[in-house]
Amino acid sequence: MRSMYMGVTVCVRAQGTCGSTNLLCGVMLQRAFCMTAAETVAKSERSKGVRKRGVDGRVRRFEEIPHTGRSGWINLVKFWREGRFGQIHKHMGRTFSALGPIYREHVATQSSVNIFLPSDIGELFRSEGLYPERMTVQPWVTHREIRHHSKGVFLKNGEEWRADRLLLNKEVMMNVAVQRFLPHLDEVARDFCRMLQARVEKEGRVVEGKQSLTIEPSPDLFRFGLEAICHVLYGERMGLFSSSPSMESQKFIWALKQMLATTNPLLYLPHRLLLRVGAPLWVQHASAWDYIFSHADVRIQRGYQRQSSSRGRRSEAGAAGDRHTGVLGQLLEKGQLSMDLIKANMTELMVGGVDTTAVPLQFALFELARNPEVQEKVRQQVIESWAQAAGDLQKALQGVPLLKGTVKETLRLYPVAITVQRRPVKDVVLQNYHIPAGTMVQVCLYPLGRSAEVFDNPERFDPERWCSIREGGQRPELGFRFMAFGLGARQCVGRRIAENQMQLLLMRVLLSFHLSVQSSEDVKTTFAFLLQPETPPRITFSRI
Ligand code: HEM
Repeated sequence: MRSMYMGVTVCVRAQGTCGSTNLLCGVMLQRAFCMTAAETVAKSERSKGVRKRGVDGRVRRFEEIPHTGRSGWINLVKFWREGRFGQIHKHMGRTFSALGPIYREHVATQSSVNIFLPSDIGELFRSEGLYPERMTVQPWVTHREIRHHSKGVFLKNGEEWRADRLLLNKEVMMNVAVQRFLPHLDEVARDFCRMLQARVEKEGRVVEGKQSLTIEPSPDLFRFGLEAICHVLYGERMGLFSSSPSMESQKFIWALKQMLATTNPLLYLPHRLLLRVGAPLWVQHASAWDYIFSHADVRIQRGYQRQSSSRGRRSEAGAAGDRHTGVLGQLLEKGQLSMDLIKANMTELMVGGVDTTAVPLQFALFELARNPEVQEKVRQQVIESWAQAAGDLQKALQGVPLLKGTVKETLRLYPVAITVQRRPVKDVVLQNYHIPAGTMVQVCLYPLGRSAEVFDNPERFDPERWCSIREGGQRPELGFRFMAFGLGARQCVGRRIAENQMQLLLMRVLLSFHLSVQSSEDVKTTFAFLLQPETPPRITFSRI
């Protein structure tokens, strides 16, 4: 069932091309300027996707934007009672269906204007200014303050942010950096596949003539994420694919999960008060961060010592050392960031670099598994490109637009960060409402990715939609449709690492295994600071 309301069609469930049609969409609702909850809308104004000017042709006032209830605290109680925090991505979809393509929401102390249409996204990003500003994750800032740690690019703003960011871009975003880390990512992807092959051989059984194993790949993918990011950032292998991975790494993965899970409630609660009274929620959050920082500290100290000793050797021998020292080595070598700032930024890169790739990889494997025709098409392209590239990784990746489309399609349906936020630096008009400079505006990625106004057959997992090879199927005039990494100067600084890491892993997996699932039912999703499966999907890996 798909709900059409006011020209806004937002499907809040996806299905594969072979799955049953259980699309759950928003509710048909009536006119309303104000509502107390998305599901209980009384009235709303009928309009098309783009709101028309008011009757007198004027731009409407900010206060006239439909909203979900004036009291932030009443809304907080409702969110809590109805378990909406874990389903906030779907709540957004339902609210757009109910109120139209723009609404205001006030929960506890957080207020935002929410949008999802590409035309509005374009308008917003044209007003982000030289120092784009996101919503601040206040509990993280408080942790830095009480422990006297510096902030990295994720938490900084203004000129300070830009200075760090330009230096980091050189090490992780630019082409020369990509060329540097690509072989290291591939080495980890190859080892992951070898580990999986060995497991399939040992624990699997023959099904339809192929050695097969059905597993939940989630824990292995988290290990892959950590192994890959450590190799890129620190030039260190962690040995996570061995039969006895270190406790330290397992604990790091656990600390990341704990930190992310406790962030969500702390965003809405008075966390400074919780800190003062030593509430368990705050204690868990802070101790998870402490572990994450100490993990980074050990690696940075080691990297620093390695760098110093190799500098000594180099000056003795007069030769350049060619050992891979990772992003850390590059930053230390250049010496443009202080040790404190290196530590802050390396820690943030580590935090940004594990779950964000491990989770979409689960979804990507699941979607490929439940869409066998898509899987086969992507595999054929991978086989051809791999053969032609003759070991040149960059060439191999350039020849697989369908694989790139697979990653984009996965992030369209399962955007790991469900919103991108900006405070415009000048007044803007969105949907004919006046938005004053400095207002927090959120682009809601889950409703965007599942909107029939923006994507043809949004429920279909269709990597080809992103490829120029199939012309006419999409509407090229619509920019601002792929927003999973944000946009502009402040977009995800780990984007190149993440894209290449995911593409290389999928490439290696498709070359070695057929993927299948027993049930093509949708995977239920939950939001705990990142969008993730409620229960990690089980996938059958069959040797090719
Ligand atoms: C599929 C994987 C990933 C997704 C979908 C993702 C998504 C995002 C998004 C939406 C933002 C906010 C961008 C904006 O405001 O415009 C962001 C920022 C950031 N991401 Fe990622 N990310 C991913 C992987 C990574 C990785 C692998 C790293 C580290 C290596 C990383 C580190 C960061 C950092 C440090 C920022 C803050 C950048 C700044 O404010 O300048 N992310 N990411």
